[in-house]
Amino acid sequence: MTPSTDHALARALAEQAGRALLEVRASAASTGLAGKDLKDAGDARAQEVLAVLLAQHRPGDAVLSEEAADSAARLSADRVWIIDPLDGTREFSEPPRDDWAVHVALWERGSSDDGSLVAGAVALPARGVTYATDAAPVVPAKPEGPLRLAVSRTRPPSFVVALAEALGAELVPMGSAGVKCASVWRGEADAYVHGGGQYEWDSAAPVAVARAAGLHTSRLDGAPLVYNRPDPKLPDLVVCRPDLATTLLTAIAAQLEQEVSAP
Ligand SMILES: Nc1ncnc2c1ncn2[C@@H]1O[C@H](COP(=O)(O)O)[C@@H](OP(=O)(O)O)[C@H]1O
Ligand SMILES: [Mg+2]
Repeated sequence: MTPSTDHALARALAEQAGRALLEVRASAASTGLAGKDLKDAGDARAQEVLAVLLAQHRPGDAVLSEEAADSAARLSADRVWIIDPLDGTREFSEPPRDDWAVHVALWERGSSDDGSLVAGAVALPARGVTYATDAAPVVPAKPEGPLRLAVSRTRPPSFVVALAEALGAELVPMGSAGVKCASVWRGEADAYVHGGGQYEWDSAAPVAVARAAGLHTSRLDGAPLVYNRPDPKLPDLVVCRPDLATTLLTAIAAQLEQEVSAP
């Protein structure tokens, strides 16, 4: 059965790739597949599932995937699926870690703008949950206590320790951009701050869901996140509670300023 909307299709695709990834992990446990081989097996299997389903359900749409050759055709296409078949590949290869995700987003060209993300889904298969733009998450109220900043556990931005100090915040390291965005809409962190490198597929689906949930999303300097650019590098982002955005962006600007002026 074909899902009736792009939102529902994004959700179904992310869930199906997630099930395939759980199977890869389960069979790895019995075959001894580990490390880079397990990462490669996961990337390849999830890419295969998503490619087959997109070709079946949306044959006219273009695709930008971390795991497939890029094509200039997407730059003139009206609709482009931006997918990360396995985000948090490192954590996927470290069972029983559960901080990895499947990202499926749809970018659509507007009649008068640069285009925007119009649907998205983030599956967290090892946690048995999928978030999508068809049922935007409801962000709980911030609990008492210091701000919590979700950051990469392996490649946090250079300035985050100083940023946390300046804000009196705690750092919450975890894998996967999708999982970190989910930690914000689940109320487990107040912001996700990243800098130093990333690609459109790392953030497109999480940003689509975060926006649907009413969260602030931008580059570190507050500029908008723009997708389906010729160069898919999109090296930094901030996702946070909307009432925190001005404070956080001001504090980040101060840190970046210090980095620039440091000898
Ligand atoms: N400095 C950097 N350069 C390039 N990609 C980066 C990066 N830091 C994080 N990423 C990518 O962003 C995703 C989330 O990273 P992290 O878990 O460290 O927060 C990962 O995607 P993949 O797992 O799809 O490769 C990772 O490769
Ligand atoms: Mg990724």
